[in-house]
Amino acid sequence: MAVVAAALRRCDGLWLMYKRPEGKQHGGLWEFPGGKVEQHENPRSALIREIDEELGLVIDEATLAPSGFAESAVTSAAPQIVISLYTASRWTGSPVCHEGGEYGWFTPREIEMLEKPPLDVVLAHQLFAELQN
Ligand SMILES: Nc1nc2c([nH]c(=O)n2[C@@H]2O[C@H](COP(=O)(O)OP(=O)(O)OP(=O)(O)O)[C@@H](O)[C@H]2O)c(=O)[nH]1
Repeated sequence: MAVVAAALRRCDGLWLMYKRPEGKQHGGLWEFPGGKVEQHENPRSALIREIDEELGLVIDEATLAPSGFAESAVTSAAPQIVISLYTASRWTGSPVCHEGGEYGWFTPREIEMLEKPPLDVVLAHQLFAELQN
């Protein structure tokens, strides 16, 4: 399953993380917001749709840049997923959690400390390591 996620960077340098609603897979954990790419959809438009549905933000597609990739372990019993992470620096609207859950703005150091699904640990590491270079 192909999943796309966004690392939204505010101009003050903080990043948005989304806490999944309880009851969903990985409920209560903090992730980069996004969701599954539907059939016949390209990854960038899937990401723009998901962020609008989930948070009511319309990302400026021109600012999307690929910045991370993670895949589930082949040995995992859970459905296999591949996540592509894109950074985004411009959007319209203010976040509202339309599908439950909550959001927050964090420093990279704070994101490191949040409880996250395993693939987000990898994505956060790639994102912030890349930014330091
Ligand atoms: N969106 C998102 N999903 C992630 C991340 N990391 C991670 O393991 N996942 C997993 O990837 C899958 C994507 O599911 P989702 O629930 O966000 O997607 P969706 O909105 O299209 O699903 P739904 O419409 O069935 O609720 C879930 O199993 C989720 O736990 C992440 O950073 N962002």
